[in-house]
Formats: sequence, C-alpha cells, structure tokens
Amino acid sequence: MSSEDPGRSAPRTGPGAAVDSTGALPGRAVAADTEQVSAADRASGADALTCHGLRYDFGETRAVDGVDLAVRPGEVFGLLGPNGAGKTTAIRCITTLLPVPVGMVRVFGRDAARERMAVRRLLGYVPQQLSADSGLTGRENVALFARVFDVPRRERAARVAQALAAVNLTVAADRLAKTYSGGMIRRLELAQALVSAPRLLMLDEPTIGLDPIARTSVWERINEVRAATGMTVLVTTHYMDEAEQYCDRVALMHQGRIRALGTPGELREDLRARRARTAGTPAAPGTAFTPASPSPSPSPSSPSLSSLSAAEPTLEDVFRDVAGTGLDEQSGGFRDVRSTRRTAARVG
Ligand SMILES: Nc1ncnc2c1ncn2[C@@H]1O[C@H](COP(=O)(O)OP(=O)(O)OP(=O)(O)O)[C@@H](O)[C@H]1O
Repeated sequence: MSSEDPGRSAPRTGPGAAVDSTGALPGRAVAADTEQVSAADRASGADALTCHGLRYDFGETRAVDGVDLAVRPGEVFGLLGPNGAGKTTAIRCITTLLPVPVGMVRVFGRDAARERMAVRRLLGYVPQQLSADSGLTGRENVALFARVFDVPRRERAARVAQALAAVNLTVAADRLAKTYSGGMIRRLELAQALVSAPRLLMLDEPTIGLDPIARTSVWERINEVRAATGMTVLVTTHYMDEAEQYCDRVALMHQGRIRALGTPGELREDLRARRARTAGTPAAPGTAFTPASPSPSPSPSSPSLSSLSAAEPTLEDVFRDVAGTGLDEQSGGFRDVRSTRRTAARVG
C-alpha cells in the first residue's frame, strides 16, 4: 500500500553504467557466455530487474511496501537504507527465496513468481549470512556451489579455478576457509556466487564489518568481473561512501518504500537546489530543480538555512532529507550496532 510522495520518490533517470568490456581479468572466462548475452541484453533495452508494486508482510509488519524499481543491464545499483528498511526482504523476493505475494518482479523478463528456476539460473547471491563452510578449503567451497548451480561437470574444475582467480584467491585456494581473514571470506563468497556466471549479481551488505582495505579489495574484484562480463550488480549497503564511489544509481529505502532514486550526484544536486531555493539563494547555473515536498521548518538547534544552502550535501544528508525526522530513533542510523556486530562476527 504505497502512498509515496511522488515529488520525492519518483524514479529519476541518470546515466547508466558505461560497461568496459576490455578489462583483463584472470577469471574472464568465468562468464564468457554472459558477455554475449549481456551485449544482447543491452541492445534489447530490456531491464535486468523490474519490480512493480512489490509488497511483503511478515504478519503485522509490512517489510516492503509497494516498491517500484528498474535496474538496467550492466549497471551497479545500490539499495540503501537503515536497518529494518526492507532491503533484505526485497532482495529475498527477487532471489525467489521468499514468494512475491503482491506486485511483480522480473529478472531479464522472467517472472520471479512463476518462473522461479529460470530466475534462479540468472542470479548470483551473496547473502548477509555466512555462506562459506569453514571446514572446507576455498576451492571445495566454490566447487560445492558449482555442483549446486549445475555447472556442467566437465567445465567445473576450470570454472572454479577461474572464479577463485577472479577474486584473487588462487594462492589460498587449498587452505581451509577457517584460516581466511574476513575480507578473504567475503571474496570467497563472491567466487561462490560468480561460478555460475550470473547475469545479475545480488550482494547483501558485501563489506559490512570489513576494514577499509578489505572493503576496497572486495569492490575492486566486483568491478573487475563486471568490467569483463557486463554483469549487472544489485548491492545493499549502509555505507554511503561506498554507494557514492561504486554505484551508478541508488535507491534510498526507508520503512519499506523507495524514497528517492537517481545517481548519487543527481540526488545531492537535487537537495542542494532545494536548500538553495528554500533559503532564497539562486541555484547555480545548470541546476535542475526537481519537485519535492517542502522541507520542514528548521528547529532552533538546526544550522541556518543559508549555511545549509552553502554546504555541499552528502548522500547521507539526502537520506535524512527524504526519510524525514526520527531516522535515528526508528532505525538506529546507518551503522546500526546490532547488524554490524552480527555480520562482523561472522566474518571476523
Ligand atoms: N523473518 C522475519 N519475521 C518477522 N519480521 C521480519 C523478518 N525479517 C524481517 N522482518 C522485519 O521486516 C522489516 C524489514 O526487515 P529487513 O531485514 O528486510 O530490513 P533491512 O533493510 O534488510 O535491514 P538490515 O539492514 O538490518 O538487514 C523489519 O521491520 C524487520 O524487523
């Protein structure tokens, strides 16, 4: 039952990903087939993912409340939001791990409610929960996924080796996963998801709990594979800096709804223009004013409007603007201690 404010939630278009197919990658052959298909996907103009009116309730709790999304082939799309926003539930509906009780989800045109196996074959999924077995080697873990995802037997060994190479784990491949660092485990889970050559890779908080170097390494691997294959990536994250740096477009989700959608630059620029307008300052040349609900009056402790209008907003400022008041109280902010500890514990 969505009653989104159209001025704030209407999807805004932005430049899609420029897919670089020249990246030299050890695991390039992981998705050689995908490369062909991705070019066809892009040429056809079909969306990699479409959600329309997606809704999901856990009993009385409306976790996803009328989500509309269109992710283009080849782009890195970020689903951002605080704990409890509904990101994981939406992702689980898209991956067919949960049903689609209301609304529609399509992955490269396949209906997630009616063509579950076809959708699953198109997807790679790295969940928040640990998906690697600590008692197996890295290679054995990836081989297990190759079997589960029906990689043809005669191709398996090569595909496993390519997936491990793609995430820079060749040297450590025959060590037990329990000897891996948190960053290595994340990269191993990425290899598990890549071994089936997915056309849409879904990553739920891929870097939470990792140190900055490990975070960068995970993103570099994702980007290398994407550059080599044209794979589409849908990622959830709490880290606004990562979204800014790595996502072509983002959707800001709060209380089950998409509150804003666009490139990070567009969303920041929209907020800057709204602030400038509210403060009576002429917008910079080229600024696109977009319809939005009036900003609330500043509280006595708020920065003055003129100082706000002068500051360059961050993506987190945009989120606070579209989510309204009470974000911290309702959601625990962007680095919710509970979730961070839970997930950090699993990779630490
Ligand atoms: N299995 C469940 N049973 C009941 N309620 C649930 C269940 N899973 C999620 N919820 C509720 O649904 C809402 C959305 O949760 P969801 O996990 O999708 O949010 P999220 O944005 O992914 O949060 P996080 O960043 O913590 O993973 C929350 O109110 C949550 O408490």
